[in-house]
Amino acid sequence: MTFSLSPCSEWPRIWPTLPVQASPWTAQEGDPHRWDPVLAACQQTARARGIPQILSLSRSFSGLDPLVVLAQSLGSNSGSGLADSSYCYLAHTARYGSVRVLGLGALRRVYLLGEGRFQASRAFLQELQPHVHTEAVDWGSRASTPASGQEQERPLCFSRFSFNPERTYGPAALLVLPEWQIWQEQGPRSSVVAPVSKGSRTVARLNLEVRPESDLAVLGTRIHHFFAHMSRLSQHPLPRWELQTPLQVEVNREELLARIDRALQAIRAGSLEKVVLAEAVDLPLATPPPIPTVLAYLEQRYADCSVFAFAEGIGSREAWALDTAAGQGQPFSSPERVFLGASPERLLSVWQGQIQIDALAGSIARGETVSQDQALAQQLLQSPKDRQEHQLVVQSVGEALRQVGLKPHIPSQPRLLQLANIQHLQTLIQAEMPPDLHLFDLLARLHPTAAVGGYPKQAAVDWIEAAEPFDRSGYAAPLGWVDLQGNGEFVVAIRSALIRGDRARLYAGAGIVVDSRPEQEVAEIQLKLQSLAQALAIQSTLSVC
Ligand SMILES: C=C(O[C@@H]1C=C(C(=O)O)C=C[C@H]1O)C(=O)O
Repeated sequence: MTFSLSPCSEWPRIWPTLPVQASPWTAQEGDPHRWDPVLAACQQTARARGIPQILSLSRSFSGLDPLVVLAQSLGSNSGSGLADSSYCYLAHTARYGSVRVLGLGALRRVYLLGEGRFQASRAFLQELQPHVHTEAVDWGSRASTPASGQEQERPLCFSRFSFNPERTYGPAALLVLPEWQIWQEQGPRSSVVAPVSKGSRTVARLNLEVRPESDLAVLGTRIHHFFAHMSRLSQHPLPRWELQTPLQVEVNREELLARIDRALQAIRAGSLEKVVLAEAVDLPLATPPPIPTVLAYLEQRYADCSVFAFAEGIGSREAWALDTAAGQGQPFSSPERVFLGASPERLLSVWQGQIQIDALAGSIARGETVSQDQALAQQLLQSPKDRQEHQLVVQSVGEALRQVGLKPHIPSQPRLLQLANIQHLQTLIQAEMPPDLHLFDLLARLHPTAAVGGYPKQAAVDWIEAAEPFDRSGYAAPLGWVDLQGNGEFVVAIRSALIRGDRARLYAGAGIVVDSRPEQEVAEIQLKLQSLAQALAIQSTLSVC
């Protein structure tokens, strides 16, 4: 994908580039007793405070790929040492600098219900923070204080929300502090099919609970096994794939057209300016898709999107309780239940006091030839209907930021964002983050933006709730990670699918404004869904187990 009218070099890179500093696995690291002093200190704190502490140890590796770690963990039951099979993955590739993060297992996990979910998420982090102790164990010797500002030194919590806090199956929010965290940062553009380039740096992190009564020898051995395992995996190649012919996705045209018509009536009657309609399609798959390979494919095909996956593992009693309460036959925590996708829309990034938000709306197909593509791009940039649809998103984000006293910088014209299958209008909105505001406070204000809800916000959300014949669940909701200081990255989880074994539910939508043409909106939704179906038809050609 290219920014034909707005080169990506103009985009600010908010993540600092790190030098490659990986060391080989040394004999000294092979000694499990080397962890005794740090474990003992942590246990002393646990005893003094009467509460388990979390020790978070990191080490850098060259050539270690997060998707290799994921593929290996999913493919083997032997000796990963993880207590549960949940995982979270978020990769930004070309557009924001390449950062790919994987969390495996759940050392702490919280499910939240209802309207107060963002505040409760903030409270969860604040409660956790004083009990997490970080140690960088790189370069053969231990550095007891992590260098500040190096993001790989930070343990992250992964989080996903439902679109609607009340009317949803499953939790309104889920936060996970993983047991394992793999952070990889690369130079600007890279192919994830090729082996990880020399310029990449990966930091593997182990989060470990140290209780007043823990057996420190057992914990020392676990640490040793983790880093030795990572060292072995850094030699593995990435999954490769073969494209299979996907099933044809069939939307319920008549129902969708009727819904668009009702939306247009509401807009003409003046109760709404914009509403985003979505469709969910259930698709049987030939085989359960190889998730790490699907993610690798999505990263390559949609290099300017954020590729994500969130899988709730087995073993959570809260999840069971929620399932039972919702009257669902299947456990919510079924290991096959994976929510994944490739979203072009970054909802919120907060890094060292800087806020970045993508306003994205207004779409047109890609052309078959260069000249046709350019003609379509011009048509989109000059389309009053798409400009209005886009402007409402910019306006709603601007209003949300001003409501909390921020002064957003908003460019006067949108740019063109060209993805492999579609092109959009896009505006990057920036602001400074005041110290008393938390990322979750902003998410509460922003979600849902007019890109996935509508305008005015509450009227659109109510209209969707009354009209949409399915639960959006995590579709079009915030998904991302946050560190204990409140820096983080969240995307809007659109163009997504919920997979359970060999069944998938695919979600996509389109914004409706007064000049929308119903047939075109249906075609746009169909195109987005078909692209997802293609990704799920991937077959692995190389096993990494
Ligand atoms: C709602 C979705 O996308 C949104 C709708 C768009 C549009 O209608 O032009 C464009 C980008 C997103 O704001 C989706 O892809 O599911």
